[in-house]
Amino acid sequence: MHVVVNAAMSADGKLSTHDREQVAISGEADFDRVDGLRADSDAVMVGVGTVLADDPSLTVDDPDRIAQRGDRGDPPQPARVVADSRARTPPDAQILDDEAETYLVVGERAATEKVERLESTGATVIAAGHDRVDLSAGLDALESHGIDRLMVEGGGELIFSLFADDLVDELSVFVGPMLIGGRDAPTLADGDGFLEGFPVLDLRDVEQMDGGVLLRWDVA
Ligand SMILES: NC(=O)C1=CN([C@@H]2O[C@H](COP(=O)(O)OP(=O)(O)OC[C@H]3O[C@@H](n4cnc5c(N)ncnc54)[C@H](OP(=O)(O)O)[C@@H]3O)[C@@H](O)[C@H]2O)C=CC1
Ligand SMILES: Nc1nc(O)c(N)c(N[C@@H]2O[C@H](COP(=O)(O)O)[C@@H](O)[C@H]2O)n1
Repeated sequence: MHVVVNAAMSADGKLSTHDREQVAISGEADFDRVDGLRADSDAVMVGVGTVLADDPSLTVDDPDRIAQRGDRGDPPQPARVVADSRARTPPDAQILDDEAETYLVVGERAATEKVERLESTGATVIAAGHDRVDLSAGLDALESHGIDRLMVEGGGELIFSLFADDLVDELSVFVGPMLIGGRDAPTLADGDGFLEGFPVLDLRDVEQMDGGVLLRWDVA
């Protein structure tokens, strides 16, 4: 499986405010690029923290891109994936609507009644790991469902874990022309942080857009 992480951060490295309020860091051009990245993916993944904070849809907006997916024999929309150890995704979350297929990767200890409630929305629940989602096992299971190209949009906890488990192939970061601040505001890679074995990145491309800069890296 090929894993691409994409996110937008402020010039001071924050993904959102300290109270986890969503911020439009990208401008029109970058949001359009993100729409294209989604359209080129089999699935778009976030952590449950992002679902609870943003209630995203993670769908492709551009009708031409949706049509092109159909021409390729792909479903109109990429699937959505949530890493959600305790099945905390609200049953009325947008990510569970009928726009696209949704996979919830949960821990084996997730409460049965919560799992059944989420399955009743039509979502496919995959158990991987015990208390917390085992991302390597979860991605293997997704691959067996035909997901070969995975885009990950965040947030910082999930992105850190994917790097810690050596599961990321590419990273694109839009650095927007604003400061957000706040020592507790989410950053690109939160989690426990690395003390050694820091992931190394090879810079592939730099592009100015929306008054900021898009950085594209391959993971070495
Ligand atoms: N600017 C941008 O590009 C983006 C910004 N954001 C912002 O980020 C914030 C949310 O980020 P954050 O709070 O970090 O949440 P995440 O979306 O990273 O979700 C984190 C949660 O995912 C669950 N999870 C399950 N398995 C794992 C695992 N193996 N490793 C890590 N997490 C796992 C955990 O909850 P549990 O243990 O219960 O399963 C964890 O608390 C929001 O404010 C949002 O607006 C989000 C995406 C993009
Ligand atoms: N690329 C990008 N730029 C920003 O400025 C952002 N705030 C985000 N946030 C991510 O996009 C998701 C919302 O997507 P929907 O359009 O609602 O589907 C949000 O949940 C973050 O993952 N991304």
